Amino acid sequence: PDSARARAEALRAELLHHNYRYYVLDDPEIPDDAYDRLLRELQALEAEYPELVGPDSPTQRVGAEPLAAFAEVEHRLPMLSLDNAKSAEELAAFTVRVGRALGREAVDFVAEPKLDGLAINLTYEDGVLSRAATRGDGRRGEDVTAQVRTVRSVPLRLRGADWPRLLEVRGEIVLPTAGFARLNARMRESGQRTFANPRNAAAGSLRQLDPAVTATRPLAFVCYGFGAVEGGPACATQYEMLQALRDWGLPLSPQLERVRGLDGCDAYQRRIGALREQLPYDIDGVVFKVDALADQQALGFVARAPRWAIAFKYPAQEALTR
Ligand SMILES: Cc1ccc2cc(C(N)=O)cc(O)c2n1
Repeated sequence: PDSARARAEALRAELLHHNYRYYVLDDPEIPDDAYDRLLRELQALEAEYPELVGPDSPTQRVGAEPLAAFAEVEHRLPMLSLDNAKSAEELAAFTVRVGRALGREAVDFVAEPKLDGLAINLTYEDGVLSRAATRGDGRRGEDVTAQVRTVRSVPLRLRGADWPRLLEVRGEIVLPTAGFARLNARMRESGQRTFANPRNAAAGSLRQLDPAVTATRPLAFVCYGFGAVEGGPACATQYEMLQALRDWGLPLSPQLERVRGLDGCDAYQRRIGALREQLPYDIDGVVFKVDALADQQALGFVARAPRWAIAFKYPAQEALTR
């Protein structure tokens, strides 16, 4: 029945938009009960016409039966690790090394907080989320697609229209501090072991074989980069690519910035260091990446850590403050 198909398609598009407004922009346009009414209408339609159910349907966030184990999958492009700088001197050495290798004075960097969660790799094919995997050893990780589909800030389908036909998105799944406290309270009440920190809680929530359990955890997703890209607009810089990911509906760090040279990096790490306690989730540093993609290519990698990126680490937070 074409009218049912058309109505289901319209409902899916509308629910996707409101999910984006609420979970990615944190700026809903309609009240929760209006959203729920739309979702229930789609659920009824899909119950009557099961052939209308698609992978991008918001009714399919909590998947079918849990599997007995996690499948292992290979990333199309390896997920990179980061070299660390543990002092202002080491950060200076990184920016000097990069400037010298590129034969330039002031190099532009993309800067962002380093979230302390679980790195994942999302694959979007023709704009639809087809797979999610943990980082694993960088080449192969665990297939956690069913679990990641329950994370509302992960879009099931990309917005806009000029996205690549194949896109790997890398980002961090985190458990925000407020949600972490509520989860541990719930665990205590039900006599279960509490989590030592939000990072363990995020990992434990994702590596749950039953997605219905993952769905009860207040996980968030912030993307920081990309892997394999086939098609889509040509970008010359990391910053442009990240803006394209934002346009396609992926959540980015609100503190993402472009900074210039050592002074820019140093001022940024001081500013975020002062903000650290106010951020809604744990961070263990800030990341600086050379902005121009041609410069990244020229600099290359050592082992699997790029020469064009550095993580500046803060001292571990006082465990007692938690
Ligand atoms: C290349 C790379 C590897 C790991 C990363 C990890 C984070 C992070 N944990 O926020 C941010 C990044 O920009 C990263 N970038």
